[in-house]
Amino acid sequence: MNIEALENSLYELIVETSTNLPKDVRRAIRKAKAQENAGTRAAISLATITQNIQMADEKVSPICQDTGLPTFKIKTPVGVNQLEISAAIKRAMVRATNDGKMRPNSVDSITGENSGDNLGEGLPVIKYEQWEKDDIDIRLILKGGGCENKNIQYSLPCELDGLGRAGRDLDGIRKCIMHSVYQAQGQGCSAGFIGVGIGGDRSSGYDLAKAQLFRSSEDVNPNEDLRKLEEYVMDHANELGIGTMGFGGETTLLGCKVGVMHRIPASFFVSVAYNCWAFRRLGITVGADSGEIKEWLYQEGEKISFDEDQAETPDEKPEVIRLTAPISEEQIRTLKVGDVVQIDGMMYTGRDAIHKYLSDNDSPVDLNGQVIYHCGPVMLKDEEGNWHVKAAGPTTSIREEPYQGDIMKRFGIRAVIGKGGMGPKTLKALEEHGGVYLNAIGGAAQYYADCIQGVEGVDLMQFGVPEAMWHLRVKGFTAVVTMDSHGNSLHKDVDQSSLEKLSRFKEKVFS
Ligand SMILES: O=C(O)C[C@H](O)C(=O)O
Ligand code: SF4
Repeated sequence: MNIEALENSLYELIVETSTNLPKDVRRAIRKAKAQENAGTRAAISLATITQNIQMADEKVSPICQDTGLPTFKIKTPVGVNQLEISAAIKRAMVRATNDGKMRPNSVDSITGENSGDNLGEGLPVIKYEQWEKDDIDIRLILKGGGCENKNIQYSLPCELDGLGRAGRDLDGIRKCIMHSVYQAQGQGCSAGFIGVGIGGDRSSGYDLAKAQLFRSSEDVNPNEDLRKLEEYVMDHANELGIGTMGFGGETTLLGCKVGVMHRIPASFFVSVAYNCWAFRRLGITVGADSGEIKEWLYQEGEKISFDEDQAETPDEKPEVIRLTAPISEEQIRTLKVGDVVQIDGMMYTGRDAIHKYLSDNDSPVDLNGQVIYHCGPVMLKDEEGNWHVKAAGPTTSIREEPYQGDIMKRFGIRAVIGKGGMGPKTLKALEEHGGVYLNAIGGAAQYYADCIQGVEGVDLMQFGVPEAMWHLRVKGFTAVVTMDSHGNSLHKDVDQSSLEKLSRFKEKVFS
């Protein structure tokens, strides 16, 4: 086999997967966008998403800064050396990381040290099968952390919020799937795609669920029961009203694929793999001798370019409130849920490691009146040693719930930007201290990178690139107030209303 050609093919697969959303996914997003009424929060968010998809494609830059846990599924003809393929994957991965197409995303689970090149114990995940064909089939999924955290596994029978008893039958499975969409809310960057695995044990069930994400989102399930189930979920999940980013809206789910396997008598698992709208999975067939790409997979049919969408957005833009840090308490208290703000000036990134650090240590910079951005960017250093932002969307904020309120009070922080919202502890602190939570559009990493005019410094680099505190100068960084200093939270409201809607699906549908 021509290993050099194979490495180049793999490099192309990685870069394309990270930067160019597959055609079936684009079509699903286009359809969702057409269903929202112009001017609503959902429509504006979807316009940002489609603009971001277009920007990533044009700049060949990551669609989302979280380039995920890379998982390769490979089928080889009998006799092909799989060790050579794995070694080529690793070399291609290091190259893609050095080129800023992948964020260094592999972290030692015990020490927290980032390997810097996306390699590490067990990573990337590479799974092989043999087949009778002559070519090699290589598929890659880059599944980010926020949506991975919203995966859920049910052990039947069980009791579900809003739906009551889910029994060991098709109707119980239906209830689990509906519940899985509800429990994800906007935190996995809805609207999402779900893969469902029925049966197996805890690990093979999840594997089966994830395998469904490798199906085309437009295929039809050959199993009649599962086809009906998929259609039912697609027809009804959107009635939950969770909408894009959990802001409320018409589209909550973009795809549902269900697979089944046998189980043992005592176990009955329903496993659900949730994937964000930034559904990055592609595939290639490669000549077993040439190592060259023969065909791209998931690329049938029309490729939707979101070019024209960029032109549409200006009219839809609502009135915005401009903010420049340092922000006063008085200014913050005038903001209310639903306001759209645009930030100019400085913001500081801080995610898991920084929040833990700040809860026990002093801040390296004065954060009084400042804005914290829950973000782990993709950064590249040029030859002069200057840093450039390659991708910089928000991360899921709820992980900082134990720390956020205390840190805001202690350092005088007035605003935090993230996605998916925060809980009661933070809401209370916002009210007491005078702070706001601003929701940015998850996954819109190019759109936000474009607002960043410069990197003015960095602290705590020992935590690795995604976890360091980056000092970013921004212009026109847009976000929506979803939690204010008067005790209001859009996230709490959408959670409550979607739970009520979920309970409408309590009655038996499948017998
Ligand atoms: O790690 C990140 O940058 C984001 C993560 O994928 C998330 O959704 O929270
Ligand atoms: S930030 Fe959102 S879009 Fe990006 S990987 Fe996480 S869940 Fe997906």
